[in-house]
Amino acid sequence: MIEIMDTTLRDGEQTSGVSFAAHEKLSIAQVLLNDLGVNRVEIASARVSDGEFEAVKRVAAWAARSGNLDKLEVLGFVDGTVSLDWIESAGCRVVNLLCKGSYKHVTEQLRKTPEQHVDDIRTVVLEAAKRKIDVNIYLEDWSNGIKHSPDYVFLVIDALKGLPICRFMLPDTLGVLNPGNTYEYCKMMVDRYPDLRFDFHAHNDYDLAVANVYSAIRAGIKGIHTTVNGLGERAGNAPLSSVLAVIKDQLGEETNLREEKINKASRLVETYSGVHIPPNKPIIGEHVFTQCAGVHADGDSKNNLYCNDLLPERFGRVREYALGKTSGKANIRKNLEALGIDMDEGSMRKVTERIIELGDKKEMVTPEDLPYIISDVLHHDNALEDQKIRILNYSLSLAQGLKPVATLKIEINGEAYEESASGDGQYDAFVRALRRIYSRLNRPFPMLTNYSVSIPPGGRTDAFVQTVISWNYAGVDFKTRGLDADQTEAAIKATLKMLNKIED
Ligand SMILES: CC(=O)SCCNC(=O)CCNC(=O)[C@H](O)C(C)(C)COP(=O)(O)OP(=O)(O)OC[C@H]1O[C@@H](n2cnc3c(N)ncnc32)[C@H](O)[C@@H]1OP(=O)(O)O
Ligand SMILES: CC(C)C(=O)C(=O)O
Repeated sequence: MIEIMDTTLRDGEQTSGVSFAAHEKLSIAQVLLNDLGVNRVEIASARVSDGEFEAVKRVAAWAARSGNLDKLEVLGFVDGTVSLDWIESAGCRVVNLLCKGSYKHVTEQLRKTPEQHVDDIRTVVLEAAKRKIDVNIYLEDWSNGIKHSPDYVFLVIDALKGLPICRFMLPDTLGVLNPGNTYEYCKMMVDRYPDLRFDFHAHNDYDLAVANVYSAIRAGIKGIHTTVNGLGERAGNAPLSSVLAVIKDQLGEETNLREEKINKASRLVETYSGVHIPPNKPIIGEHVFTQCAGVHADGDSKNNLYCNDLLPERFGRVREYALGKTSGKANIRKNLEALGIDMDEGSMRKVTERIIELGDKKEMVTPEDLPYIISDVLHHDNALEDQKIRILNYSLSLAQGLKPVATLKIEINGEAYEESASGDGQYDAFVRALRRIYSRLNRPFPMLTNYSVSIPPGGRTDAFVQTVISWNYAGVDFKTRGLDADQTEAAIKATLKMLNKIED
């Protein structure tokens, strides 16, 4: 069994520009421990700030109520009782003590001898024991230490191993290791100290964090540090999503993790951190379960020839089939199946040709566009006639120094409704007016989760603007797209598609 310690709330917060509010720390800790089944979480560094102290207190109060207190860890410094006081008064019971794992760091940063440093650590460990605070030891810069000053690393561990210490944690602080020497150095530690528990803490400077985790486990390490979405100092830490898949699929080892919950956790951290997940990030990226090539989509219908073990359902995701230049009939068929539309071969060919044409013009086509493309290509407008929601009229005002106002008249199942609202922008005013109509009718309205605008390069102000809006409705995520020379009108077109989609 491999134990996972997630440090999104400590090392993850050392990502440039990231700072979690107290309620955000609390809900991330809850998702990690309750939903995902992470074994332990590191929630802060001691001494950071008053705000951090309040956040740790809040998380600790929840953990005490829910029986999770032993799973909360706080990084502390070798500073006598200062960090211990901070951690204890915040209500926590585990310190991850930041000790120096290389001769260079102890002599140049702390300006101490190894013996002085060991004495200082011993004082903190014994004091923690008196206060019933559990201690894990971080050997900061261990990867350089074991390479350039192994005698120092062994001196520290030999001096400390008899003390009440739960784990020794081996950080590749500067992300300098590769899978070959990670294996070598981790094996050296495990062979020399078979009775000690070691964690490995990777950094991703060479994009090798996950590969190094793989090697560390092969060398016999039983505890791994991760962060959600790979947040962390500089290039980040090993992403929890990839680590969980590699441990299970590539190493055949067990963890306590519930992989179907990873997507929810990743989205939550994406929102709170403001750091977008790259669309091609394994497991959690937006596009990693989308087949683009026609040949791949075709192979999926023939005994899943283009699927590997990373099936989207495992991670709370679904397989999608992109519509664009590289699509074939199979992509269209898969999307039509999902929409419940039946179509003969000839029509299918025409629709495929149109989608390829749009792809050539760099236009993105979403599944929600399909009914519109079909009606356009096949010269009938059933899709438009079938619309249950229509926008009859709208006006948008924009005046310097005044809030934009929208007045809107829409038809829902043949009945007309009108509302006005002001907002922070024209589209905001439009959506507010729309929401008023929906709340008057007690109709639920989706949550807008993302909004992106793109224009073709070339600097023309009359170019078509493509607005893609992401929505969440009844737990389901989907996107709609609008194209217009006017940005607000493009967004309104995308919104109308959403209104009709949720009627289906
Ligand atoms: C690899 C990592 O990710 S380590 C991450 C550790 N976490 C953090 O640094 C974030 C939280 N840190 C902080 O809020 C601040 O740095 C504080 C409160 C700890 C200290 O702040 P300041 O007093 O302003 O000191 P500053 O940050 O400039 O320098 C750090 C001091 O800590 C000392 N220090 C470094 N490592 C340790 C350690 N493990 N234990 C004790 N002291 C240490 C340094 O030698 C330096 O002391 P000096 O000023 O006498 O030379
Ligand atoms: C806290 C420390 C040990 C750390 O994050 C690192 O070294 O990478």
